[in-house]
Amino acid sequence: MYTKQPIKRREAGVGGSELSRSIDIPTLFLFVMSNELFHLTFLCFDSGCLWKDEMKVTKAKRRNAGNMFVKCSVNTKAQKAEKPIRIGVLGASGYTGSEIVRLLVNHPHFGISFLTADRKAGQPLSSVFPHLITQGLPNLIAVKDADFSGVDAVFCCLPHGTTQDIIKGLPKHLKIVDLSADFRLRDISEYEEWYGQPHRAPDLQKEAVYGLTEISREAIKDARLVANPGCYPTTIQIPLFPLLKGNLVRVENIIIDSKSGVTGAGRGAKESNMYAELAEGIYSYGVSRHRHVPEIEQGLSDAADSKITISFTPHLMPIIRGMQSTIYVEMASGVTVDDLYQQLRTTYEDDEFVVLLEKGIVPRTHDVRGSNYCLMNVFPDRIPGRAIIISVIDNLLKGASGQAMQNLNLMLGLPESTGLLSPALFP
Ligand SMILES: NC(=O)C1=CN([C@@H]2O[C@H](COP(=O)(O)OP(=O)(O)OC[C@H]3O[C@@H](n4cnc5c(N)ncnc54)[C@H](OP(=O)(O)O)[C@@H]3O)[C@@H](O)[C@H]2O)C=CC1
Ligand SMILES: CC(=O)N[C@@H](CCC(=O)OP(=O)(O)O)C(=O)O
Repeated sequence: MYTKQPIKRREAGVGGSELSRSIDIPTLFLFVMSNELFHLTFLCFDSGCLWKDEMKVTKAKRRNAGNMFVKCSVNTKAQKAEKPIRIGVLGASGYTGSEIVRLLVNHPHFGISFLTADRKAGQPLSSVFPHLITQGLPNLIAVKDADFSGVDAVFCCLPHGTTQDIIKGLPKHLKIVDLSADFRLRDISEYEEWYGQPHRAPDLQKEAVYGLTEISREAIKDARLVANPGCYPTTIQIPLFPLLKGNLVRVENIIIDSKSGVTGAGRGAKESNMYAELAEGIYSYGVSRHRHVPEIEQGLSDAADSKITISFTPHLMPIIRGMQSTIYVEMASGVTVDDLYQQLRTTYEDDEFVVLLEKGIVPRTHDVRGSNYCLMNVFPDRIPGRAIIISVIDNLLKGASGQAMQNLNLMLGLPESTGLLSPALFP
C-alpha cells in the first residue's frame, strides 16, 4: 500500500534513485547489485503499477536510467490511450510551455495537437529545445495558424496581457488552463493597478476559477477556464490558507521572504538574468511592491474572511529552478506550533503533492527539483508566540506547469496526479 512518506534517499544508490524517479511511484521496489553485472530485482507491491505489463528493454530508457543499467531496463513511458484527448500548447517555446510538453509526452490520456510560438514560429521544437529531440513532436507554429477546432483543451503559457487577447478569441468548447496572471485577480481594478493596463476581458475574468488545486479542487473540476496561480503565491498560500482558515495565526504582521530560481523570469533575454549578473550573488527585487502581492492577499483574505496585508520580499537566486518561501507568523492566543503542525497534517494528509515533513526536518529545493511536490514544515521561533513556516516547490512544476497539468486532469475527469508522480531529480 502506497503511503505519502517521502522515499528515503539512503535506501537507494545514485543509480537506484534515478531509476526510481523514472517510474511512476506508487510502486515500491528493491534492486540488488552483484559483482560487475547489475542484476535488478523488482518487487512490485502495487497492483495498479504501470510497468507490470510494460517490462520492455528499450534504448531510450537505458539512456534515461543511465548506461550502468545494461542488463535490464523498464519502459515507463505511459501507454497512450487509443483516442487521446487532444491538447494544444500556446507558448511552447518558453520555459513553462516546454515543461508542459515534457509532461504531455508521458501522459497516458493526453496527446499533443499543436505547439505555438511567436518569434520562434516555423522552427522545429527540437531546435528550440534540443532536450525534446527524441519525442517526434510537431514544429512550432504561430497562434494564428493553430486549428482550435481539432483540440479539446489548451495550456496557455503566454505573457500576461497577450494572454487575455488570445483567450478572448478562442472557441468556447475548449478547456483552458492559463498560466499567466491575467485571470487571477477577481477585482479588475486591482489588475489595472498592479499590471499597468486595463483588463480587456472582464467577462472571462468572472468565469475563471483560481486554480490552487488543493484549495479549490471542486470548483476546478467544473471549470472551463482556470487561472493557474503564480509560483510565489503557490508556496505561500498552501501552508497559510489552512492556518488562517482555522484562526490559528493572527492576520497582522505576516512577513514573507521568498527566493526564486532564475527560470521564474522566463526564457526571454534580460540583462539582469545574464550569468555574470546572477552567479555568486542574490538580490531582492519588487521590494514592497511585487505584482504577486494582490494575488497572495486575495487568497489569504478569503481564508481568514478578513482583509490581510502582508509584508513580502522576493529574491532572485543563482539556481536554475526552485523556490522557497520562509513565512514568519504570530500565533493566535493559546495556539502552539504543535497546533499549526496538526492543522497542516490533517488538511493535507490525503493530498499527493503537499507533503508536511517530519517535525524538525528542513525542506530543501533540492528535494522537489523536477517534481510537482510542495514540501513544507513549521518551526517554533525564538520569540515566544511566533512560528516560522518553510515551503519549497519547483517553480516550473508545482509553481506553474505541474499544477496546470493537475488542474487539467481534474477538469477532464482524470485523477489529478495522472502523469505527475515523478519524484524529484536528485542530485
Ligand atoms: N517561469 C515561471 O516559473 C512561471 C511563469 N508563469 C507565467 O507563465 C507564462 C509563461 O511564462 P514562461 O514560460 O516563463 O515565459 P517565456 O518567456 O519563457 O515564454 C513565453 C512564450 O510566449 C510566447 N509569446 C511571447 N509573446 C507572444 C505573443 N505576442 N504572441 C504569441 N506568443 C507569444 C513566446 O514565444 P517566442 O519564444 O517564440 O517568442 C514563448 O513561447 C507567463 O505569463 C508567466 O508569467 C507562471 C508561473 C511560473
Ligand atoms: C524570478 C522572477 O522573475 N519571477 C517572476 C514570477 C514568475 C511567476 O510565477 O509569476 P507569474 O506567473 O505571475 O508571471 C517575477 O517575479 O515576476
